[in-house]
Amino acid sequence: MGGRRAGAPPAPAAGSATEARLRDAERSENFPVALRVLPARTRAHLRAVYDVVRAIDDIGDGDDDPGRRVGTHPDRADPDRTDTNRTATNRTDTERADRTARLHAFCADLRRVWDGPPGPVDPVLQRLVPTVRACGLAREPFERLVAANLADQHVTRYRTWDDLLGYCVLSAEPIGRMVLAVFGADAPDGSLVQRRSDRICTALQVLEHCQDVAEDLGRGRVYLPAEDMAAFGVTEADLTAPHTPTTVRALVARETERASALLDEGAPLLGQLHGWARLAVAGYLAGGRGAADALRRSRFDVLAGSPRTRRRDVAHHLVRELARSAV
Ligand SMILES: CC(C)=CCC/C(C)=C/CC/C(C)=C/COP(=O)(O)OP(=O)(O)O
Repeated sequence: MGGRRAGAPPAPAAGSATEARLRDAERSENFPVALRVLPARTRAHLRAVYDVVRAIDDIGDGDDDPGRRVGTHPDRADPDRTDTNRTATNRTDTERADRTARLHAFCADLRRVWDGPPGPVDPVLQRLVPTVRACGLAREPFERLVAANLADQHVTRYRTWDDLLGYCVLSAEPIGRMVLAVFGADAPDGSLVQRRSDRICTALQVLEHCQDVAEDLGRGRVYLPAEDMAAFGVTEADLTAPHTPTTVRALVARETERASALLDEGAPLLGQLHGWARLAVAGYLAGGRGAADALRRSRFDVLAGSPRTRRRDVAHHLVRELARSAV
């Protein structure tokens, strides 16, 4: 952990609609900016990174422009829609093409953070510039997130567990790499530090998928691998049931245990980190443990609503993980 974190990014314009939306999203996610105990400068860098990650996700989801969002699952389609299926398909195709074009445009602007001058045009990317300079952030993890969101435009199902892990390489692992860089952790390519971080990030992503089965389905996405669904006798129609069928519970339990095993594999990372980095990563790990607790406590009843992680569970795991890593 060096003193490389000079030059914190300027705070975004307070009170703007974009700022309000970002802070609102921040409260409902597991990205690490909520760690209020961190030094202000570290928090500012994490927030600068988070805002770019969120911007990429929002473009990918069409959430940056609420007027353009559609639910693509036929069982949850807007009942007031009067357009024919054909028109709806065309509209969805148009929106997908639009999101794809905007992701490419954002990626071109993103590259200016490293390649400029001229620097980026988007204010969110302008705020990333000092963080990239101060923390030596690489471009590649951000590009992987863009690639994940580009894939989201045409991939909504995963055949196997390995296919899902492949998606997490693009969508989750980069976040750990960025966080490690913000903390100045020594994490060269292929290192144990990096591999353990990847495991934790993948686990967090899978646990989020488990908690949000119903919500994701409403967005036309199924992250439970098709092969596993077949093995547990689960069909997509089962995922629309008001009460979670036993077969679905068993499948979600299975994926939760897989994710917990990934957390176990990643946990020794704490022993390789120091200071604020160790505390922050213990927090993410504890968040994952708390999410697994929530799923178990609900007896994997994920269709009634997303089982919510309890703060007290996270606090309990935080203390435990820190104590464990100290011995
Ligand atoms: C060093 C280390 C191990 C750091 C951990 C960093 C961290 C919090 C990774 C989370 C990965 C993840 C679940 C991404 C998607 O989250 P999202 O809430 O953006 O998901 P969404 O795209 O579905 O909204």
